[in-house]
Amino acid sequence: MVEEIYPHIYYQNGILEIEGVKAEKLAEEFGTPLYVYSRKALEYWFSEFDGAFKELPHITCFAVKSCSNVHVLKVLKELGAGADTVSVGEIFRALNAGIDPKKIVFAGVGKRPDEIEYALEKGILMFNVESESELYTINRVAENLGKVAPIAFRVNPEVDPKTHPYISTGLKESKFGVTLEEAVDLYRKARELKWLNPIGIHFHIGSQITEPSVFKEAAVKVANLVKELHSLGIEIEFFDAGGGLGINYNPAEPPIPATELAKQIVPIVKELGCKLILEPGRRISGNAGVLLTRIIYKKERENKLFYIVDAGMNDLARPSLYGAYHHIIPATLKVSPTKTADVVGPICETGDILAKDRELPLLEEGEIIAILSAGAYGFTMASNYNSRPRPAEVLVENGKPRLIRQRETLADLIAREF
Ligand SMILES: Cc1ncc(COP(=O)(O)O)c(C=O)c1O
Ligand SMILES: N[C@@H](CCCC[NH3+])C(=O)O
Repeated sequence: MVEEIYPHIYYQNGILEIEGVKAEKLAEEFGTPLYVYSRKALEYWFSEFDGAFKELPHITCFAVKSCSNVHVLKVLKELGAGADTVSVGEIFRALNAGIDPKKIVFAGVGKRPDEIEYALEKGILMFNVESESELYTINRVAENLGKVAPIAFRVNPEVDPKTHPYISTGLKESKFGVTLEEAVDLYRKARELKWLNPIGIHFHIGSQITEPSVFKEAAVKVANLVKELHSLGIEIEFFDAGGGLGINYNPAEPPIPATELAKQIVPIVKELGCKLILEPGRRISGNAGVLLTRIIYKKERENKLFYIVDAGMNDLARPSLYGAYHHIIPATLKVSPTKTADVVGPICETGDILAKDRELPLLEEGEIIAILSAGAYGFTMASNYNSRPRPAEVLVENGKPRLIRQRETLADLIAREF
């Protein structure tokens, strides 16, 4: 009997499998903590998203920050993805995966001149410019290279994305982008600069958005600006609508279909006659990955049960950083009473909590559990805090697991301390 948790992640007769491979077997073979991704799940989520926009010329630029392993990027590249990047490191990864530079966009509030130079030399599609100072820096670097830089401004449409404050980016008080009021003047200035070519417009209002109407609210404001720019003879070819579509962190709740997002944006962009760029991260990789961890100890106190596992906040930062919910399930399903427990890591921080006051089946020391929805902002936010080597990453392809990043070793920890 198969019980689906997320596409390609399911129980088969009570045993958790990821695309045909048992979670227990993966933990045994590669050790824990272990990040595991399913190729078919990546394909599923990419197609679900990309397919929703098929009526418009568009590029789905995967947000590399959400899951940057080069083998994951290669899978997405094969499906036609471009890349949304925020550093020279991410551009390097995307190029390494074979992604066409003409499908790479480069955002970020603090692009250094050397990063701008690298991106220009590689011939990326466009720079999403976040300030006037940056505009002049790009112009200067472009002049030195003798190569015109294609740019878009990241505008801040001041729409509340109704998500966690730490991942809201489109409000006036946030550091990102330029205001709608500043934008026209900035586009005029960009047009006058010899080494810049303003070809696009960009916005991104936040992440893990579950209210699709906010995308429309933002898109309408930005489209009005595009119309004004067109009337001034500034031709905007690319309308970059950012990322942000949320996922269902609780598998019992259905995800918002990507078509709901498309409904909000497509008619607006169609009317403008622009090409659409999208920058989904979490939506593609989030539910295509899990973090497997082993229960090291059980600790029971009066009215309190702790499962101490071998993954900590250094391996998965989201719960302690944002108080984020990640569903947790055992690798082997059993009929047992449930009990409220905290799942905690081994880090010397009170906040090293993966799940708080969670109703879980009674689990035993040595058991493997899966922390779900860990494919986005999981490994990419992992650190070596407490001198813990970072986990390995495995990609399962049609029943075959492939190690795509070796577990770090103790030697790796001090390798650069010479
Ligand atoms: C500019 C930009 N684009 C795309 C993304 C990807 O967002 P998400 O993973 O929510 O789709 C982010 C992160 O929030 C971002 O800052
Ligand atoms: N790191 C955040 C998302 C940040 C998006 C970056 N703009 C998360 O884990 O939810």
